[in-house]
Amino acid sequence: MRATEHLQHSVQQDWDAATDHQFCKELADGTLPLAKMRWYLVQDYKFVDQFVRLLATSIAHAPTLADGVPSAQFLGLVTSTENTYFLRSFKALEISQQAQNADTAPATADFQALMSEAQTSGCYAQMLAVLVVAEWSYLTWADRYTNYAPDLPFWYSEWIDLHTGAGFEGVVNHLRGQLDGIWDDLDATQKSGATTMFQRAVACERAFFDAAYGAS
Ligand SMILES: Cc1ncc(CN)c(N)n1
Repeated sequence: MRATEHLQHSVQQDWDAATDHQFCKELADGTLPLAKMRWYLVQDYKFVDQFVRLLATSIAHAPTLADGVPSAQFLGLVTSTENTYFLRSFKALEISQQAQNADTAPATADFQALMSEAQTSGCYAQMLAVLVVAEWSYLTWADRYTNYAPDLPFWYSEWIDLHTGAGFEGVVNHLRGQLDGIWDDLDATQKSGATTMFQRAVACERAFFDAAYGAS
């Protein structure tokens, strides 16, 4: 069994809760209340800020240029197409600058702290563990909803598009392949550190959707 599959099975309950969340169901069928989506967009943009730093640091730790290039290309996508998705959604949903500057919610702060810990660990495996969870869990939920209605507003439909398709599957396969590929050469302490990061990241994903769905 692949190391990443084994890691996922070790937190199956949290994984299932995070990847089959009511928030995503309602996002995909267009019934998600806008207040919840506004909360999500504002808080997720704060997530993305720290995510970009983590991804960039992981590229600096990739063993070879070939190992880093797919993540570098993904970094380009997050800081262009995904970034403008947020900006267009803020505008379309009339989320003022003041609303965008809302306090960081506890679920967001916890996730930011985890990403910062992975980023500054100096350990490529720990960085990958968090990145794998962030992207693989999103591919898993978004893949359920690719047949959304044609009139679904773009702030819902494009969020699904950004996390599905061959390009995004390639990102997830690359990140998983990086972690699977180095796993056997990690010592017990490194494996334990990466395992803890993976498990905490899945708990953060679940808590983030819970917080977004609880927003009003
Ligand atoms: C909380 C969270 N996790 C993952 C993703 C996918 N990049 C995201 N945008 N936000």
